[in-house]
Amino acid sequence: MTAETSLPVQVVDTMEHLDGRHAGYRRAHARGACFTATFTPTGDAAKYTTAAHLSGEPVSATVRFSNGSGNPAMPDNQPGGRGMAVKFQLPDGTATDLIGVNLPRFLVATPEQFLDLVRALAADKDAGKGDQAHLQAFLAQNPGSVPAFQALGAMGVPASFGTTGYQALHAFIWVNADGDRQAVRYRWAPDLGEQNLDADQIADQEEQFLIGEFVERLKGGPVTFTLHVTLADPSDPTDDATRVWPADRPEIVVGQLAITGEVDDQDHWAAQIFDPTNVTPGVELSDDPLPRLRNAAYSVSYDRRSHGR
Ligand code: HEM
Repeated sequence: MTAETSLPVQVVDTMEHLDGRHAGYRRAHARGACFTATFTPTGDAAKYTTAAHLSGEPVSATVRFSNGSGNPAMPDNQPGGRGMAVKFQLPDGTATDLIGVNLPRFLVATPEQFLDLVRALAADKDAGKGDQAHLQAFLAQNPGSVPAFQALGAMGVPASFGTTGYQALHAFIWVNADGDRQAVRYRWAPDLGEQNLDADQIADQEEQFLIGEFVERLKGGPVTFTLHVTLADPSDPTDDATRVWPADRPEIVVGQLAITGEVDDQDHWAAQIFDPTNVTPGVELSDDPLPRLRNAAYSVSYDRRSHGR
């Protein structure tokens, strides 16, 4: 690796080192499936943002549920990251993305910390002793990362992709028709409620069950999620996804997503890119440095997987 190698390339190279290189797959959230959906806004966001999908007529959307690992063989019957990426189709023919995971806060605040973290995880894997000496050293140097690792350690195994909450974690800035700006954070709450499997159910479950379970469940009707948005106080940090905002911040219900069936062409949708920086007028990126790293890293991953690497 040369000194010229950019940070996003170093990040993706290290992710490959950690989870293996699986040709044609995303370097994170490798195994997933896409579904059709309709998002119906409540109208309550209209005074805060001009974004067409958040306050106008219902729009169609495509949802990709995934497992967090870059290894597509990673089992579902173990706790771990689960993702929900939503691409809203806008009335003007463009699209905008909203990407969440089942964590209440992110693991790091900065791109450099993310690289240090994946390097620590890769070094622990290389050491092969089953201990986490490098991760522990990272956490000692980066105490802001400890709460997210505690949340990761407390995770259960979700019964379904439809029984987990997903958070977009970064702050985004909503802009209304008067140009007023409001920092927000998004979360999808499953209308089925949060449900994890108990130990017996986990033991009975196949290694990979989440996609099949969801397809079966849809035969009984749509699976829905409610989109909640927290409105920040001006004193709340917008540049640090490891820090949650105080629990008493106001929340609005922005709308409901009804997931109706599998997309007709999984290969077409698997090849798409869902990108947190793909916002639309009425929504801007905040001063959080991670979405820009993600944009660059997702492009590196996309370039490799779309060339069969
Ligand atoms: C800054 C640190 C991060 C890095 C470097 C990173 C890296 C990646 C990469 C390389 C991919 C594969 C992209 C592709 O090939 O299309 C990916 C996918 C994904 N990431 Fe991240 N990620 C980061 C943070 C996050 C955060 C904070 C979230 C949640 C809010 C998240 C959720 C996801 C999801 C759900 C996918 C799958 C998207 C899809 O289904 O297409 N990531 N990530």
